[in-house]
This record gives sequence, structure tokens and C-alpha cells, in this order.
Amino acid sequence: MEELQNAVKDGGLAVSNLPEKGRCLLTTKNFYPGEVILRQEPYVCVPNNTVSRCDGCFASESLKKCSACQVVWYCGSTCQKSEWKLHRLECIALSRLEKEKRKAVTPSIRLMVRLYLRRKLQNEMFIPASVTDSCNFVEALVSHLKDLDEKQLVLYAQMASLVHLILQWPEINLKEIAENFSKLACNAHTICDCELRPLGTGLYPIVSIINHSCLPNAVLIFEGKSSVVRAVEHIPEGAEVSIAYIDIAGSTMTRQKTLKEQYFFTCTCPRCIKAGQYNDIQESAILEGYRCKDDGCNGFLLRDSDDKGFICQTCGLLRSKEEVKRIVSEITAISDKELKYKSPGNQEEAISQYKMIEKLQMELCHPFSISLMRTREELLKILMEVGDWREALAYCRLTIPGYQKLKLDC
Ligand SMILES: C[S@@+](CC[C@H](N)C(=O)[O-])C[C@H]1O[C@@H](n2cnc3c(N)ncnc32)[C@H](O)[C@@H]1O
Repeated sequence: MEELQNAVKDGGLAVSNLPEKGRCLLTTKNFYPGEVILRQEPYVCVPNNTVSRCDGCFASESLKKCSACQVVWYCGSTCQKSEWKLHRLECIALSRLEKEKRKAVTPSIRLMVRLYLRRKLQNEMFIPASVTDSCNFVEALVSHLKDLDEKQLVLYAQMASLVHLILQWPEINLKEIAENFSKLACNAHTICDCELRPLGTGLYPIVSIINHSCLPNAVLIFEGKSSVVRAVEHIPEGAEVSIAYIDIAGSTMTRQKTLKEQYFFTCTCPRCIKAGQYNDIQESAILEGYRCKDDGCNGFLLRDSDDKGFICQTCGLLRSKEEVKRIVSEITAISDKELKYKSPGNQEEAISQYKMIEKLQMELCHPFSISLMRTREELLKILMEVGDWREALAYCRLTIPGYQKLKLDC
């Protein structure tokens, strides 16, 4: 712990322990909006497999497969060389696998294999190690192993067996690998591009000490594979640095459920402690509820006591359950086909499907609904992909009021 404190001290940070949260990152100086609090390279990382990506820079174009293992891609010799020390061992291990088994090597499995290989290389001093770049930090990560249900434990045990099969190290501890999978689940971060599209997963030693808040004072972004934590408001000396682990645009109930399921804690941030209060109920009904039948009314709807439907809290109009159900099932029917239309080359079809969803959501949801905002964001992305800048700009403008409202309400 002392070495870790020394490593973060010069950056105006300190590591502490809070009884209700465990370790946390504190500031020892003021940070101002936009200021970088921390930059860190991943200890290990891996691109995701939705499309092929270069292991070095995560680019998805002009790639060549590693001819030996046939699993890993590179965009050129620079990236291949930069990854070689680690991939050399990984490549030998993957090449031993039968072709069919190689297909089961998911990004999570690769991340774990790389974690063990990096530890080996550092232990044998083939690559340098430092306090913030050594496998020792893995031991201190929270695992929540005791909170896992049987299904999850069985899954991690199976994944651990596959890692064992790949590495073929007789002395390896299967229980430790399974526990490390549990650690990755609550400590690794999704690496996104500047448009917040997921590119891969990485484990960042200091970033993994930062706790969550639904009203965070910092944001985690990525420049390539480097993580950057920036202040989004003035963070005074002695305050805890917090980021959002999840989409914080959802209602308190949705956020709490996601945090409990994925990270095993109940959030007590300033937004969450308002759970059940009138303002919080109103916010939830706006974010995830329905719109008033009267187009001119901006009221939010709550379920009526007779369970006939939803009553507008401003004008008292009722929306029947049947009407709501009908529109929801129409949206679901289109959304089910959504993935097919998202594939490259199908953008025109995707735009028309998303516009149909948007039209139905405008009829059903409150104008500041999250679902409507997400649909518009998807439309914005696809319109940018096809270079329809005029319409993309129009959709960009439509999403702004939702974010402004969210910021004001918080
Ligand atoms: C990435 S780790 C953060 C560092 C962690 N506190 C530690 O001791 O290493 C994520 C875990 O920290 C805890 N945590 C994060 N944010 C929290 C919060 N707001 N309230 C309570 N626990 C929190 C949860 O146990 C969660 O699974």
C-alpha cells in the first residue's frame, strides 16, 4: 500500500479505504473541470470480437491474421512488433489448440491468458515491472466470489479449465483463475472510441481503484488503449474521485438493479438516496415512462390505482394498458430485427427501421425518455456512417435537450 501511495502521490492522488466501499481514490489537490486526473496504460487488454481488430491499435481495417495461431490480427509490422513479447508466448499456447477449440477462445479467455503470461514475463524479468505495472495489484482487486450464484461459478470454472488447457502449466491453480474471472468482471473496463463505441476490454491498475457514483465528478475515456480520467467538475482537495460504471441516464431503480447485478453493491450516491421520493418517482416516470395522450401536455404518467393504465399527473388523462401494450409489442417486433439491419452495407434499411421505432416511441414515451434518446443516438451514428451530415446534425440537436434535462435534474 505504501508503494502504491508513493506512486500516485505526485499526481495529487492518494489511495484510502472506506468501510462501505473498500479502497477509493482521493485527491490531495484541487482538480478543475476538464483537467486530467490520471492517465494509465492497460496492464493487459484485448480487442472485442464483434469485428476483427488489430491487437496493437484496435484498428479494424487492412488486417492480417497471425499465420501461426490464426486467432490474432495485426494492421502492420509496427503493431505486431509492439505486441510480440506477450504474443510470442500466447501464440505458442494458442497454436497447440485444436482448430475447433480455438473458436472458443473469447476475448475474456484471451484477457485471462494474457494476464498469466504477463505475470510470467515480469516474474522472469523479460519485461519490466513497476508498482503500478505489476501483477501484484490483481491480488488486491475485489472479486465478489461469495456473491456469485451457482450458474456463474460453474461458468467461471469452465472458463478456468479452458485457460488451463491453453497454458498447460501443471502448477496452475484453477480456483485462482476462476476467482480472477470474477475480478475481471468488476474491475476491467470497456475500451471505447471517441464515439463511445466499444472496441475491447482492459485492466487498468489505478483506474480499478476508482469507485462508482451516479453523479460522478470524473469521466473515464480512452485515447487509443490509454485510459484517461478527467474531472467533469471542480474536485476539491480531499474529495473522492468517482466515475460512472454504468449508463447513468436510467431511472434509480434501473441503475440500482444493474449495479447490484454486475458490481454487487447498493449505491448511496446523492441521486440514489432520493429513491422513492416524489422527485425521484417523477424523474423515473419521465426517463422510462409514457407520454400524455394530449400532445400539448408535457405531464408524466403514473400507474393508476385501479390498474387500468397510466394517469397523467398534469391533466389527469388516462392511457389504457392495452394501448401501451400494443405499441410496446410493435416496437419489440421491429427491434428484434435491428441487429440484422445494423450490419455494414445495410445502413439505409437500418435508418428506415430506426425511424419506425422512433415514430412509435414518440407516440408512446415521454419526450425526454431514454429509449427515444437512444434510438435517436443510433440514428445519428448510422447517418454519420453514411455521410448524411445534414440529417445527422438534426438528430444530434434532438438528443441535446434530453442530456440538458438530465443534467439539470441531477
Ligand atoms: C472497480 S472496484 C473499485 C475499487 C474497490 N472499492 C476496491 O476496494 O478495490 C469495484 C467494486 O468497488 C465497490 N464499489 C464501487 N463503487 C461503490 C460505491 N459507490 N458504493 C459501494 N461500493 C462500491 C464494489 O464492491 C464494486 O464491485
